[in-house]
Amino acid sequence: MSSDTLVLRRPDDWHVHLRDGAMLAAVLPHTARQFARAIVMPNLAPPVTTTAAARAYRERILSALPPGADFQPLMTAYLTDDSDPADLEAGFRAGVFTACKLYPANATTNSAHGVTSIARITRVLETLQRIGMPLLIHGEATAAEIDVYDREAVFIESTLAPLVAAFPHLPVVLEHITSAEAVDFVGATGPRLAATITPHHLEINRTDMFAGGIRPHLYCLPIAKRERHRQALRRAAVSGNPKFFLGTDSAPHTIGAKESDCGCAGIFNAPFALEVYARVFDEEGALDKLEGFASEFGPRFYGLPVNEGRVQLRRSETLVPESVVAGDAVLRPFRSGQTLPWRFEGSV
Ligand SMILES: NC(=O)N[C@@H](CC(=O)O)C(=O)O
Ligand SMILES: [Zn+2]
Ligand SMILES: [Zn+2]
Repeated sequence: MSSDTLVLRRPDDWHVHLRDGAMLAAVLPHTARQFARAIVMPNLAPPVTTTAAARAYRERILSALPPGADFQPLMTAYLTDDSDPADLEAGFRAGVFTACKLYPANATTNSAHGVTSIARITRVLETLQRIGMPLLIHGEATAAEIDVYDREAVFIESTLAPLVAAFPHLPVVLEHITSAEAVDFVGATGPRLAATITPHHLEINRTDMFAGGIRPHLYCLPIAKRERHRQALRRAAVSGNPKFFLGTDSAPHTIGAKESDCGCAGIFNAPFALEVYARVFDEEGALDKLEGFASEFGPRFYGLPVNEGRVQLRRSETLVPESVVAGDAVLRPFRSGQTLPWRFEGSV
C-alpha cells in the first residue's frame, strides 16, 4: 500500500441520526456508502421508545436503502422515565435493540421526553447491567444556570461518575465527547466505559463558530469547546486506546432550520465523514491508527464481529459541495466549499 492510498477494514458509524421520511431517504445513502453498520439514534418525533416502534423504524430504514446497498442499522431505545425494562430486555434478546439511549430531558434536539433523573430509571439500569445491554449517553447537565460550555464536565462529575460507580458492569458509551474532562474520565475509568468522537469536534473549536460572523452550520450539541479540548480529543482519537472510537453524530437539519432565529443543533457530516477523519489522522501523523478507531474498537466494545470487507481512500483533492439536495430539503454538509485532501473510493 503506497502512502497515497489507505485501505481499511470496512468501518461502522457508532452514532448517527438518520431521521425519517423524506429526510431519511435523502441522508441514508451517504451513511450506507461509507459505513457497513450504524448505531441509529432514536430521537424521532415521537421518539422510538419500544421494541415495536424500533422494529417498524428499522423496516423503514431498510426500505429506504439504495438497491444493492450492504448496510445494517443497529437500533436503539430512547429512554424515558416510563421505559419498560421487560420490553427493552425482550427487544434486546430478539435482536431488535442493540443499545439504550439516555437523553437527559431537554439536553438536545428532540429530548423533551428524556429522563428527568437517573433515580427514575434504576430498574432499567439494573436490567441493562444484568443482560449486558449498552447504555449510550448524551452527557450534558441541563440546569439552566449551568454555562453551556461546562455542561459536559458538570454531567461527568454530578451524574456519570456516580452512575458508573453504582453499575460497574454496565457497558456505557459517553457519546460525542467534546472536552478534556471527558477524555480524562473515560481514560481513567474501567473497560466498560468508552466514548465516541465526531469528525467535527476533531476539527473545530468554539472560536470557529464565530469566524467572521456567526456560523450556524457549526452549531451542534455538545457545543465545540476551547482549542485545548480539541487537542485532547485529537490525542485520544489517534492514541490507539480502544475506549475511543468513531461516531459521526451526523445530525441533518434543513438549511432553513439551521439559519434561523432559533437555529437547530446538529451538523450533517455523513457525505464526507471518512475523508475528514482521514485528514485528522494524517495531520497527526497517525494514519496507521485510523483502522482501529474506525473499524475495530467499536465492534470490540459492542461484542460484534468486525466487518470482513475493505474500503479505500486515496490522497486526492475532493471538493465538498455547498449543498446536498435531498428531495425538497437542502442540506449543507460539514466542510461545504472546502477541498479535502482525501477521497473515499468505496469497497476494494
Ligand atoms: N448533536 C446535535 O447537535 N444534534 C442531534 C442530537 C444529539 O446528538 O445530541 C440532533 O438530533 O440533531
Ligand atoms: Zn447527543
Ligand atoms: Zn447525536
